[in-house]
Amino acid sequence: MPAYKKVLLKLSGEALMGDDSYGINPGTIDAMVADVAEVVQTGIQLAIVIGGGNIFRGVAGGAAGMDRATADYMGMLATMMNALALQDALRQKGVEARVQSALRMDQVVEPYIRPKAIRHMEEGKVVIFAAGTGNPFFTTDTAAALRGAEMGVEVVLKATKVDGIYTSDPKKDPTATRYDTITFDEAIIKNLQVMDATAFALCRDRKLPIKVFSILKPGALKRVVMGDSEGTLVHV
Ligand SMILES: Nc1ncnc2c1ncn2[C@@H]1O[C@H](COP(=O)(O)OP(=O)(O)OP(=O)(O)O)[C@@H](O)[C@H]1O
Ligand SMILES: O=c1ccn([C@@H]2O[C@H](COP(=O)(O)O)[C@@H](O)[C@H]2O)c(=O)[nH]1
Repeated sequence: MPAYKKVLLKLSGEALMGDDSYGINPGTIDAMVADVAEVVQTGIQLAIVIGGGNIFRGVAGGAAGMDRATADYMGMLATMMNALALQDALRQKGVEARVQSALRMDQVVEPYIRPKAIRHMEEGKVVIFAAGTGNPFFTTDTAAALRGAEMGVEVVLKATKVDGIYTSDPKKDPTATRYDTITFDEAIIKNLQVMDATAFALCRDRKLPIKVFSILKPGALKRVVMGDSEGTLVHV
């Protein structure tokens, strides 16, 4: 029996690259989608917010001299490409999926309509939220917190490239140690960069827990959904 009935999965865009330096690695997206299909089969309601870091991040465009808001809209469009790839890969595995976008792209996908998204989830379809919040200066982590709160999920599952939250970035600091659990206040005060403070603050206010775990670790998503020990839990 799954530990949850309804969850929001934030899938790292950057993880979609696999070992490549850019874009979507076919083997990687296939493995991720197999994990998602496995948990959908448990009967859980699942929605996904997909990141865009494998294609474009606004902050990088800003640093290169672009207008930051324009660069952020490019970042949001990057999440749309990932969303379409994800929908296609899910359908090939026999999982019904619908993309809803926070930016209008009516010829391609549905616009974000909250009651419709809730209905899709009740019908067992995976809803993929594209284009983040639809606003520049935000991230897809914040979109995950926002859509998670709107959908009334029990937990936000942040699937990323590291297996939890560490005392500092484990990719840069080999002495960093992993938390099993941490409070929102501690994560914000310690400025732990695994998620942005806006996402932490929104989840804290809504009392919506976050589980951070590695999407690159085989079976980790299923273990999280089944309530087994995996990753780091962020709680009030
Ligand atoms: N204290 C920390 N604990 C764990 N990871 C950390 C920490 N500080 C920084 N990180 C880094 O944060 C990264 C995850 O956040 P990031 O938003 O960059 O990626 P993502 O959400 O996985 O990708 P995307 O933005 O493309 O969806 C990890 O890969 C890790 O290197
Ligand atoms: O609400 C949002 C969400 C995202 N963006 C822009 O998209 C890129 C990619 O998203 P990641 O969360 O980094 O994967 C992000 O860097 C922003 O530039 C946004 O503007 N608003």
